[in-house]
Amino acid sequence: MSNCHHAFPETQRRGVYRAIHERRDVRSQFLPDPISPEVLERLLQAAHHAPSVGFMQPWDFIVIESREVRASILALFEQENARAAERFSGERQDLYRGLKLQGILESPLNLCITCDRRRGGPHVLGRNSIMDTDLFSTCLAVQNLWLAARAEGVGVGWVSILDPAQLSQVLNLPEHVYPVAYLCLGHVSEFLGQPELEAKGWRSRLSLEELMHANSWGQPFARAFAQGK
Ligand SMILES: Cc1cc2c(cc1C)N(C[C@H](O)[C@H](O)[C@H](O)COP(=O)(O)O)c1[nH]c(=O)[nH]c(=O)c1N2
Repeated sequence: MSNCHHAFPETQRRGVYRAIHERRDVRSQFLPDPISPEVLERLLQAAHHAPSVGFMQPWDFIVIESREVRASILALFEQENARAAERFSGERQDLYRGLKLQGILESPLNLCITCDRRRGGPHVLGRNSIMDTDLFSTCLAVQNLWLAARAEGVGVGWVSILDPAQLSQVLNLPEHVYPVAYLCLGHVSEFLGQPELEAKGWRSRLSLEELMHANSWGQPFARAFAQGK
């Protein structure tokens, strides 16, 4: 029971944490069933309610259903993925080549969330020192959509093994619009209990304790906390 009267009721709080902990990056479990327009609208509204620097709302949503366009993007992925595999060697390369890293055609819908770097004019409140805050804002829209999708039972997979210039060309993006996230969306046969990369032995979750620092970099938080610093 929370002692803060602004907190959500217990069951709703659990729902928020459940979406966070059970959200997955989906590549292998997509079903072909379409996403209803109502669900898609709710997901896009969730994305559109993300925080943004100076309330810039720099995002646009390109909904891609065309199999032809998706096939073009898959070709871009294949090209980049072959190059990516070359960065690893030996067993690691074999493992990499065995990973499924996109569900572009298996998912019924692809979505590109872009960032219009000119939106709001040349002076956006809060975007004077760190110019990439527009990109950061767009990532938050992605995360909002990803969490809402989990609550709706819809899987999302982020495909970043794409050359942004080539992707922009296929999607006909103007020069000032950057393709932040290329996403695959669809209903799923299951949500895995852990990241697929972890299940396949690529990498495990780090422990939170190792990542917490007290006051400055390198001062382990747990020890400093125990010593009352
Ligand atoms: C910016 C960015 C870019 C990518 C990803 C994520 C993010 C945040 N992820 C998904 C990533 O592998 C996944 O989030 C982690 O492995 C953790 O798994 P869960 O998301 O918790 O299931 C991802 N996955 C994939 O199969 N192909 C890809 O190209 C990418 N690219």
